[in-house]
Amino acid sequence: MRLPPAILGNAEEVLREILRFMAPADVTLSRYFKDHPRLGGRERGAIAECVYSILRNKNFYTDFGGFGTGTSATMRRLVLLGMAEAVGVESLGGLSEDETAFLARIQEIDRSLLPPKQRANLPEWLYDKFVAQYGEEETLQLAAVLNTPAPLDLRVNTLKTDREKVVAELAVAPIVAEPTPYAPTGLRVMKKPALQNLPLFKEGAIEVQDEGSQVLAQLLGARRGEMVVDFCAGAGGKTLAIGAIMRSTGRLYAFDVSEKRLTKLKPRLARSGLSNVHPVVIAHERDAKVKRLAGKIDRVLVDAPCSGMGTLRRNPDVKWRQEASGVAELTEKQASILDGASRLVKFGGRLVYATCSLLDEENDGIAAQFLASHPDFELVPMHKVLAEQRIPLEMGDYLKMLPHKHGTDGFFAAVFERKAADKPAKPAKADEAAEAGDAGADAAAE
Ligand SMILES: C[S@@+](CC[C@H](N)C(=O)[O-])C[C@H]1O[C@@H](n2cnc3c(N)ncnc32)[C@H](O)[C@@H]1O
Repeated sequence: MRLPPAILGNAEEVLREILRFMAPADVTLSRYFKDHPRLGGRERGAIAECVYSILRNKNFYTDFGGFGTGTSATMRRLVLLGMAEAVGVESLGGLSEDETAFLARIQEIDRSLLPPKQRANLPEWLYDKFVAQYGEEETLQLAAVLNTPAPLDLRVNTLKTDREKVVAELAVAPIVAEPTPYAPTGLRVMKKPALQNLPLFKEGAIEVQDEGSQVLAQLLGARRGEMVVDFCAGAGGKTLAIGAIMRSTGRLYAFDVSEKRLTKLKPRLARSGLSNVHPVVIAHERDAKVKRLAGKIDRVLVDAPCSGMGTLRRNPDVKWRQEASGVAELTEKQASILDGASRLVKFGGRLVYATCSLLDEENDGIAAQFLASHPDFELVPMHKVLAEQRIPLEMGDYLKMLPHKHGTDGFFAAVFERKAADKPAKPAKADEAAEAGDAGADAAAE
């Protein structure tokens, strides 16, 4: 069935706003749909896919669409190209003869014959960084995958159920889900069904989480009864996974500077059935709430704010919103957060530094700098950690999950251990530390 021609106008309207790059594309889209309640589910899906397709292919479309910028004819043509890619030309109604001919002309272009830079559909600064790091051939493989939509990955909450039961229950919906190769409680769904109304989702048996993110949570190796900090918890994707690994025992602090993000964790927490998670808003990485726990924590995860270049399959606008100078600023922040968080780790404890970036300067660079300036920490080679966690991935010193190799978003992780002191500090039991130091932190979280 053809889509109503009017949705091309809707797509133009929202695209105009998104291309100002003042806010994340998904936020602008949600607000637009809220303001236009008459748009049905199919129309919304088509508009969103159209916008994402334009963001993925912007260089190609603007180089070959034969237009300048800013005019309404330009927006119309961009939307035609995006819609044709997203839903197919045959689903579009109300096109003029010229427009149909324009689409046919663009579709005839064999993109594999284009120069590499044009084929990659990346901003020049990012293309150059990728080529310097991965070489041209691998950059093109990486870019091709980054410019396609991601599958939907789920994490099964083992406090409530197991993977086999979820597969069977999803099949009734009917939703086909397959076990992910690396994350032991992950499932991959190739289509994008609405999950929010499924009992499995409402009851907290499943959460949406990329397989790579699930692997990161596992690298922390958290155990029952331990004191653990998720230093940059955000809306708690990894917090929830770590809490389940700890079987809802011990104490798991979810720190973040963003109250708004931590607020989003709360309904997820309620669904999950976890009772060991304590969200705490901190002002910065040297906050007194952090200092009070210095040297008392068994395991600390730093899922640092980063350029997000590993998530371009889901957030294609990020590549146009980020700049090389922004990445340089981020590296300073990353080093400072890692240093602040490292003070929490007790002797013999574990520190994991992670990003969803594909850029060495945010990854290996930060890890090397940390090791050089923190002689009380040593690197635990990633192959050792993966063997310990029984994750069938081959890595060297660091974890580098790559979309074109592993089918996940791009992720990096380095694992450090604080060397044991000659005189180890008295181990802090979860409850003792809670009473002694962090009552204020809990109060701030409420
Ligand atoms: C990559 S996101 C975290 C995603 C989250 N761990 C998850 O799995 O869903 C990085 C987070 O770091 C937070 N952040 C930024 N600066 C921080 C700081 N100085 N201390 C703690 N968190 C910080 C941001 O608010 C953001 O939520």
